[in-house]
Amino acid sequence: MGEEPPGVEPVVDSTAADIADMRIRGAATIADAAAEALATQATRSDASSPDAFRSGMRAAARRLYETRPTAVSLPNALRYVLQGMDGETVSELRASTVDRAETFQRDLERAQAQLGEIGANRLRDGDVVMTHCHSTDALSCIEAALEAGKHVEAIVKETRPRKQGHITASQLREWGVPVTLIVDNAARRYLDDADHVLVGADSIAADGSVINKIGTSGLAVNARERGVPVMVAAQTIKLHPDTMTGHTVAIEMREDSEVLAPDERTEITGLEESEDDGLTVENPAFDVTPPRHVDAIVTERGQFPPESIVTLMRELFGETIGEPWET
Ligand SMILES: O=P(O)(O)OC[C@H]1O[C@H](OP(=O)(O)O)[C@H](O)[C@@H]1O
Repeated sequence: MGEEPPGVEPVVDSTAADIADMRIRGAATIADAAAEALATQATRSDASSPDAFRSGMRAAARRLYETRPTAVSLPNALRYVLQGMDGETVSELRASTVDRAETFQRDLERAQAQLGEIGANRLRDGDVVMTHCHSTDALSCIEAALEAGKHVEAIVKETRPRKQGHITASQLREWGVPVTLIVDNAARRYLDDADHVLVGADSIAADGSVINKIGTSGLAVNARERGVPVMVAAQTIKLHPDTMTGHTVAIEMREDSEVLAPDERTEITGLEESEDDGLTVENPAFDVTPPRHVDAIVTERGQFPPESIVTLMRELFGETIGEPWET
């Protein structure tokens, strides 16, 4: 854990560290944790003036923002909470901020449940769904289908390097869904047994591109070739407003040790870790799936063809916005 900036509560720093190290992960879960951390910052702040309170909140938002760059749910959450910070006194500011964070968390949960109902309508009784990584939005669609009495089976991709497919498999087994776990490279072979590819998203760009866990784009290309529809489950908090003005989404590059353990590295190169061994490991956490490979983006506001998502983005965000703390 680093030293927190002045005015920032230690819990904000520890939440930020947990997000950066992926002890807290998944775009919606990250947003929820960030809102919670801002609420705690507001509650515990010992600021003696409204200005000091506001500046502590902004510093906290910045600390949380600087953890992982790709999932836009994080800055969208921070912006939403800070925009609700209102009042003339510290206690008014505190109450309004906590209230706003709670509203955000409630809405997030509600949106996921609504999205699940909509996504479940695409799933028929007896369908087989292929998943990639672990997405609570995607799982919400399966949960709603199960609640509607449909039988659903799943082919779950392991999802290297961190194998979040195991979390998906565990959740599905808890719900009694028959699961076939496969390595990522087996996806094309098993697409012939699948009725849907169902994934989540970390960000959706204005042109309908889907930014999600590395491997999604290859899966979508193969699914298109095999005639399997690709469904993306993404609450509107995953819509990336900056992409309306031409900005691109930063793709997070993570530690190479997630791909190759130090002893494996030594085994390959015959050299100690500290030596210049000439071996480069690249570990991008996400990739971009173009809209032409996506059949539907399912949100709590309904399902959209990817090309029309920009209409919803304009409605929700307007045309331009600044950094989360520039509210
Ligand atoms: O918001 P929910 O649907 O839970 O997850 C959305 C996406 O967040 C995850 O990223 P990471 O594991 O944090 O790198 C995955 O890419 C997943 O598809």
